[in-house]
Amino acid sequence: MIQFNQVSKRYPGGFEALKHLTFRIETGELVFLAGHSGAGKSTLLKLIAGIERPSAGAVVVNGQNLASITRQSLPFVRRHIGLIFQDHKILFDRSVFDNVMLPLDILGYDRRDAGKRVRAALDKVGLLGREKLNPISLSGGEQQRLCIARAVVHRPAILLADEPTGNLDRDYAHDIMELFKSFHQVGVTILIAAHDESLMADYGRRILRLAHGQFTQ
Ligand SMILES: Nc1ncnc2c1ncn2[C@@H]1O[C@H](COP(=O)(O)OP(=O)(O)OP(=O)(O)O)[C@@H](O)[C@H]1O
Repeated sequence: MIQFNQVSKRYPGGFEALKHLTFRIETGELVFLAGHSGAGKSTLLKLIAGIERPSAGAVVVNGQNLASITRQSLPFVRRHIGLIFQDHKILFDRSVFDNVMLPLDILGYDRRDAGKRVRAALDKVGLLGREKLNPISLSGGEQQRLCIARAVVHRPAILLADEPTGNLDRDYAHDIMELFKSFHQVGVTILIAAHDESLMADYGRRILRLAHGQFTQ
């Protein structure tokens, strides 16, 4: 469960990116987050992931108020979260396989068990045959699949995706959405941020709409 109670975020320099947001996402829900460029979508996702802290209000993720937990406890919260960033953050100095292995290395998984998980995640996104390649040789859509594999390899309970279909054509975007649906079907809580609402309309899910840091209808 994700709950925001009167959450505001003011960045150093004074800009208020989010203003008094209150909402709740139930465990296992798939929800969209819409809004213009600069509306505050990425900021909201970063608050859930504990990458940014709220300036006011409570951000509660799986029963823990992130505003009050210690820096040392944050890794335990992040263990349950998978993140797909807008700018991919792919490492081009290593293979597709090693990119997906990275979160498991950080979390201290046993290497053999981790290898099985990496292959399972790559299989899920249709990239198993490409595990030895450098990601530079993947298409944009395949790179996005790589990011999804890396985000789900540790089987998080919550998946946060920032513009996951941003640069993809419509057919490919639908394929990516089908992947998210398959994670949703096995109980993962999913929040997908995008500025383009046309794709969201096809999925009949709840849409949270942000404009200038506040919810609109
Ligand atoms: N680290 C930061 N320091 C100062 N201002 C920031 C910072 N990060 C974001 N902002 C500002 O906060 C506002 C919201 O940014 P955010 O990235 O959350 O919006 P967004 O809806 O995700 O937009 P986009 O779709 O373009 O990524 C913007 O005006 C942005 O310039």
